[in-house]
Amino acid sequence: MDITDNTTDISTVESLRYKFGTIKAATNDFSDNNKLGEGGFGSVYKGYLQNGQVIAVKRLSNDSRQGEIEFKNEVMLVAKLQHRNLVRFLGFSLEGTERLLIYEFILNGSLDHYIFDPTKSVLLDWNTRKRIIKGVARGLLYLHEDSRLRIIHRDLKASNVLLDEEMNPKIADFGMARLFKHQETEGCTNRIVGTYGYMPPEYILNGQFSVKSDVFSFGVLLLEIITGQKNQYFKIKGRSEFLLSYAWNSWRYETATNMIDPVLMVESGSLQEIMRTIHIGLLCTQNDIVERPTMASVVHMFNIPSLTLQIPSEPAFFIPSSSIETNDFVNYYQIFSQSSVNDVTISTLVAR
Ligand SMILES: Nc1ncnc2c1ncn2[C@@H]1O[C@H](COP(=O)(O)OP(=O)(O)OP(=O)(O)O)[C@@H](O)[C@H]1O
Repeated sequence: MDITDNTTDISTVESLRYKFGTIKAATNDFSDNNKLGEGGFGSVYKGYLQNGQVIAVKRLSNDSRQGEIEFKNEVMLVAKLQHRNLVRFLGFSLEGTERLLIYEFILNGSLDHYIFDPTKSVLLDWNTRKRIIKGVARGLLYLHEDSRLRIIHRDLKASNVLLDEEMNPKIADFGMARLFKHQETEGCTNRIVGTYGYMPPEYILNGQFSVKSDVFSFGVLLLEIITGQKNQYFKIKGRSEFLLSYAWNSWRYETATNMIDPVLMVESGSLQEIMRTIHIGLLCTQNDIVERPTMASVVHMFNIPSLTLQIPSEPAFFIPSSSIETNDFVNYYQIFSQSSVNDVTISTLVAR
């Protein structure tokens, strides 16, 4: 579907247009002091509008491989989506080669800055992490089923979950989302967009994506939030492990309590919730797409703690310990050690 055909949408989008000069002034000419960070498509700046509103501006780099259509997709999609667990899109600027996306400023930045940081992770106790997990699940469910459009995020990860002043989560970065009408839930692409470690095998190998790709990424995120470990090769007790293999082995051998981030200092009552969350994470990361639950089921599982959960089957990328340090392991390691790809062709990936 070519969304630019819709004239109503175009006028909606035009009403969100900001002058480049306004944003330039708001960000102090994109000064380094205002820079919040840098992603795959360019830098993000904090800005202050004249009406006092604080904004975050994504300035797409000139050499960004994101084309005009992708830029417009982001504008169109984000403008239509409103949910308390999504970052609010305020507008855009498109002048010459300059492309800017303007969002509400989210005070506490991204989740990865907390869960993977030994000092800051203590700020997220179990109740806060639980609230973040449930909020992300609701935001994703909205994208998949509740909004008028069916959106597959395709790049859900800890750095795309922002935290507001009360540590409520807001999903960011819809630039790579694809627009689907209801019923058209699956697609195939020859371009990979996303971040290794969060992408399911069917997407990496065949370019096949669906709402279940986001479910996979959500499962990885759950396990990261509980362990405080990134889904990549890491050393634990002198052994090389990947998060999914580690989680699966721990689950099978009933040692899953060992994988809980020590800073969570499990209080009585919460251990059961944490174990259930690991269980849900394993269901979401199953190799078999059909076996992975929908986000509606996941939200249901969180809302009804008495609901019996299915036994998970082996996760994708499960690496038996015999493969560790062998060629298989090296190949997986090469894939996972790339943090963000944003836009590579499958042929590039296979060639690696
Ligand atoms: N609306 C916002 N409010 C506050 N901080 C933000 C906002 N949007 C982005 N940031 C910050 O800017 C930084 C860069 O964001 P960006 O989305 O470009 O990068 P990323 O998610 O790390 O990478 P990628 O492009 O691969 O998604 C992040 O660290 C994030 O904390």
